Amino acid sequence: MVNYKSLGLVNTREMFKRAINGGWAVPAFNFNNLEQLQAIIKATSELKSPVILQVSKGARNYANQTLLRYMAEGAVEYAKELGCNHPEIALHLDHGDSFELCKNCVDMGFSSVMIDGSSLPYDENVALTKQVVDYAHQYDVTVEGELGVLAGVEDEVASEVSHYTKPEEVIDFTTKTGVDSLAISIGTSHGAYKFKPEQCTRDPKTGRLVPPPLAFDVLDEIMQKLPGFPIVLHGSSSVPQEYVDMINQYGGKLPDAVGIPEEQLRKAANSAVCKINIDSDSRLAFTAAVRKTLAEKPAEFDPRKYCGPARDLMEEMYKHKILDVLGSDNKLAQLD
Ligand SMILES: O=C(CO)COP(=O)(O)O
Ligand SMILES: O=C[C@H](O)COP(=O)(O)O
Ligand SMILES: [Zn+2]
Ligand SMILES: [Zn+2]
Repeated sequence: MVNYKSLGLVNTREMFKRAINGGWAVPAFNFNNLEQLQAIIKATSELKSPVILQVSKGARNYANQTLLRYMAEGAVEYAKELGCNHPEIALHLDHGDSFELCKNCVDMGFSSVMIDGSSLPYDENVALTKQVVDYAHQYDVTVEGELGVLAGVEDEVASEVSHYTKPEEVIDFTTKTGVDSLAISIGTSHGAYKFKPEQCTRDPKTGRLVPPPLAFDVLDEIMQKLPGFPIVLHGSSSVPQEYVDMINQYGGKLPDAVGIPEEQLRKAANSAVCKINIDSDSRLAFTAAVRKTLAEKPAEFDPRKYCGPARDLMEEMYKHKILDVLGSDNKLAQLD
């Protein structure tokens, strides 16, 4: 048993309190490899932002959860080397799907876990989430639960329909389970194709798809029921068109990829939404830079020569999110 506190990591409780009171949101960035982690830590350290490093099921399969945990421990030291003396880095299990997995992550040094029982019948979601909370809280590990189902690819299960979170369930769910934060469904979804073309209109000037707005009325109702309670938004990549264009220009094929407009994410960050999950935008930046470099330098075969530019573009993207969307810059408890 390793407690995250001995690794220099923090749980999400204090950062969420400050984020809600201050009207900003903590970035929750997924990582699967060294370059993503380097870019995340450079961006958050230089801008003095707290950060949640997320490890998904796919990341565990690809990179091994133990290795990712050690990388997160190393990230605390790397942040200090970069001049950030008091980094606030949480290591979070994204979309945990069983008690055993959550327990395993708590036991190996994660500071926060998500138990995603959103696809279960309500009572089973309550029971499973409570079981995880009861275990995790013994070690001061924070727990995120989920109510409502996101459309699109959720946990590798393709679901056609999106079920918005029912505001009438949130008081009962948070009271019975004791969760520290609640992921909700108000129209976001995972991946680079968040909306079908028939759900969108088309901008006559640019020809780009314009997605339907998020259900802010549902968010408002949830906030009225749970004043000051930390709310989480999954599926919050904005799918920057410059990256989609770059990918398409250099041999890729991502027609009509569309995400959540950043002004809507800004509005959410200003409310009780205090954790915003971004993964796909990092994948897009990485792929765009790799495609461009390899197309321009076909003789290049040193991975550092194309992963380096990919890392730089991801860092630029993370900084933009922190500065212009989430407002989490200069929000560490101790800035020196
Ligand atoms: O919600 C996410 C991770 O849990 C990531 O969402 P995106 O696919 O929009 O980046
Ligand atoms: O929840 C979705 C995340 O983007 C992680 O996806 P993944 O399991 O493919 O790593
Ligand atoms: Zn889910
Ligand atoms: Zn998610």
